[in-house]
Amino acid sequence: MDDVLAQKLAPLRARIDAIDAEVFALLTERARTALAVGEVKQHVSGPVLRPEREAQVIRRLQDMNTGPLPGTAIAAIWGEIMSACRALEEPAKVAFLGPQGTYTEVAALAHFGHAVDTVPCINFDEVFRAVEAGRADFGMVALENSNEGAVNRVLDLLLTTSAKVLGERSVPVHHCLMTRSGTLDGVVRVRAHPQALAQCQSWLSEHRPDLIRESASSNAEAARMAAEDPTVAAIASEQAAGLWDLRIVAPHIQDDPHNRTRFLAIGHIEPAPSGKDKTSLILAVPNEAGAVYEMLKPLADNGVSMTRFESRPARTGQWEYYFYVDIEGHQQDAKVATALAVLKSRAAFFKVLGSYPVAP
Ligand SMILES: O=C(O)C(=O)C[C@]1(C(=O)O)C=C[C@@H](O)C=C1
Repeated sequence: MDDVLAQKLAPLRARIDAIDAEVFALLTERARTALAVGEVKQHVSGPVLRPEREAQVIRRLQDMNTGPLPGTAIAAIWGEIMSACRALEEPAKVAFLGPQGTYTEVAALAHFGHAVDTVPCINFDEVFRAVEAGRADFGMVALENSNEGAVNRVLDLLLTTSAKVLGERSVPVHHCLMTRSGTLDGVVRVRAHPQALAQCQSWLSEHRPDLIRESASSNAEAARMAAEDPTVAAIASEQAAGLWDLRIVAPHIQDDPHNRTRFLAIGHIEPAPSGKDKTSLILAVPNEAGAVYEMLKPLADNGVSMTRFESRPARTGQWEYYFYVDIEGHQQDAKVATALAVLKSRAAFFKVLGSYPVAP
């Protein structure tokens, strides 16, 4: 490094070292305070994780923020700080669709932070079972993709689960094509989760229509298979390539560059109102003319906005549907509570999946 540069860098780095020492002292003090909160909580009933409080901590700092750090960086940094503090109070286990390297794992760690024990599961059924049976405290499941729509199996599992929705997380999905060698020489098949194959179909049809497309239980599982077999390419995340020592043949091959997946965090806790919440419901109405309109009327009557509406056949063979509805607000908010009471009295089926903070 030339001398002039070194002379300019040295005082700036000394300043960063001094700031880090202050940040470190404050973080240590924060961790001790969180431990004190944990002790208080041991004497009152209730969970250690408080999603509403964590959302409020991040929103307050984002409101104070005038740059240069972007709001997403504030959320990521304080998400990890609170994860580490939470783990001091009580370690938590989080179930997700494994193996390591899936986008569900990415979403789980983004949501709960890295100071958790992870429980990789073979499919989403297992994630729900792990939470229901208490083998995991929380679970992360994929709900919908911006291109492919709902993950139907998860919609079905939500219908019967005893677990509650306690949070949401939207993650950008960048699919990469990968092999052992970093080329497609000798490769005859491409494996991925069916959703990923669908999200990359234009690229595959244009560049390598000859590859046999085969579905895998997850993209990370496809990466594991590609690591074992040089005739197999996988579509998976960059993280999966790193984990299985694969080379990327082509990055970002998804048809839509803005491809995102929304995940739900599940568990047995019910967040209190945070000031900016969402409530997820499942409803069904009798199979009659105007029934859906009548079902939704109490929301409009009470000024409650709907942010998502999805239908799923009830599989009775009679063209009846379950409706998956997200509304703005917490079920304890007065107008939401009034609307839900009317909805409940009119619906043939009514289930509140949970109220939770809108993703920071
Ligand atoms: O405020 C609390 O209840 C805490 O336990 C502290 C804390 C934090 O680190 O700020 C940690 C865990 C909770 O989920 C919420 C916040």
